[in-house]
Amino acid sequence: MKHKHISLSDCSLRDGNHAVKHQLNVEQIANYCKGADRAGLDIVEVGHGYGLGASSSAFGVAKVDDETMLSVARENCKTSKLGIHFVPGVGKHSDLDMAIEIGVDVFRIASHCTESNITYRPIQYLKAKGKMVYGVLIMSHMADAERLLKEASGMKAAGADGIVLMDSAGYSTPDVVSEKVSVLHENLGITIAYHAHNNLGLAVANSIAAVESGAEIIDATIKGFGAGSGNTQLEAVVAVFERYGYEMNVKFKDLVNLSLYAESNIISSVPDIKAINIMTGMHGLFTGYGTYVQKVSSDFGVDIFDLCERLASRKLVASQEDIILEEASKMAKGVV
Ligand SMILES: C[C@H](O)CC(=O)C(=O)O
Repeated sequence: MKHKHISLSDCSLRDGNHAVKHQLNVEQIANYCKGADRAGLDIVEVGHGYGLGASSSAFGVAKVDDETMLSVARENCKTSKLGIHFVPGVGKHSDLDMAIEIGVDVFRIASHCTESNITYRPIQYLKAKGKMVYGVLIMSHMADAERLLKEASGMKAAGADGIVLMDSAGYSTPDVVSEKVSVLHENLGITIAYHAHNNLGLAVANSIAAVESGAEIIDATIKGFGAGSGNTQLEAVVAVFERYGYEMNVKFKDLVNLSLYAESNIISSVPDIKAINIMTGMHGLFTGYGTYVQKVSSDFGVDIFDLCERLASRKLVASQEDIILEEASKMAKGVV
C-alpha cells in the first residue's frame, strides 16, 4: 500500500494544551499557526485539551477562551484547515455554533469508544450545515475490532465523513492497531485517521502500522507535545513517511523550522516517557491521568502501582478523576 497520499492533522495546539495545563497564549497560537500553514500541514487542531467548551475547574481553566483561540488560529491558517475536538456534554451545542461562525473547517465529535450514540446528533447537525465531520472513538484499546466497527458504523450512518481511532492510553501495539484499522478501513469505505500516544514508545510505530492498514490521516504533534508522554512526533513520522515514499503536502524543511520555534517558545519541557506514563500505559489508563495519579497517590500515601491496578480493574474512561480519589481514599483506609 505504498505511495499513497497521507494527510497530517497537527494537534499540537489542542493535545499540547494538556501538556501546559491549557495555558497556551495568543502569541504562541498565532505564530504556531503561521508556521504550520507555511509548512503545508493539512489540518491544525486548536483548543482546550479536552475540546471545545471544556475550560472549567473540572478540566482546567484555559488561559485563552475558545472563541479567541479559534479566531486567532483562523486569521493565521490561510491554507491549513482549522479543526476542533468536541465531546458532547463537555462542550455545548452553542460552542459548535460559535466554531461554525468563526469558520472552523473540520469538526471532530468524540465519545468513549463504546458510547458513540452521543455523537449522532452533533454529527447530523454539522453535516446539515455542510461541514467536514469525523467521529472520534476515544480509549480505543477498550473495545475489540468488532465493537469498534459497530460504533463507527453508527457514526457513519449519522453522516460522519471519517473515523478517528484514538489510543488515548498509549496502550496499543502495532499488531492490534493493524487489526483494528484494517477492519474499519475494509468495512466502512470512509476515511480512517489514527491518533497515538507514546506511553510505551510505540506512537510512531503505531502510526506507521495504521497507515499500512489503510489510515489516510495521522494525528501528530510537534516534538510529540501532548498529554502524558505525548503523541506521535510530527517531524519524526513525516521523515519516516518520506523515506517510505508516501506523498504528503507537508514540507519537511519548514516543519523543522516550526519545531525550532516550538522548542524555544512553546514547549517548556519536552515530553518523555516517565515511569508514571509507562504505568498508566500498561494499565490502559487515560494518559492525561499521569500527573494526577502521582499527586493523589502521594497525598493519600498509597502505592502508585497498586493504585493504577485498582483503577484499571474499575475500567476507567477519560474524565473520571473522581474515581481516582475514591480508590486512593479506600486504599488509605484499607478497604479492599
Ligand atoms: C480528550 C482527549 O484528550 C482526547 C485525546 O486526545 C485522546 O483521547 O487521546
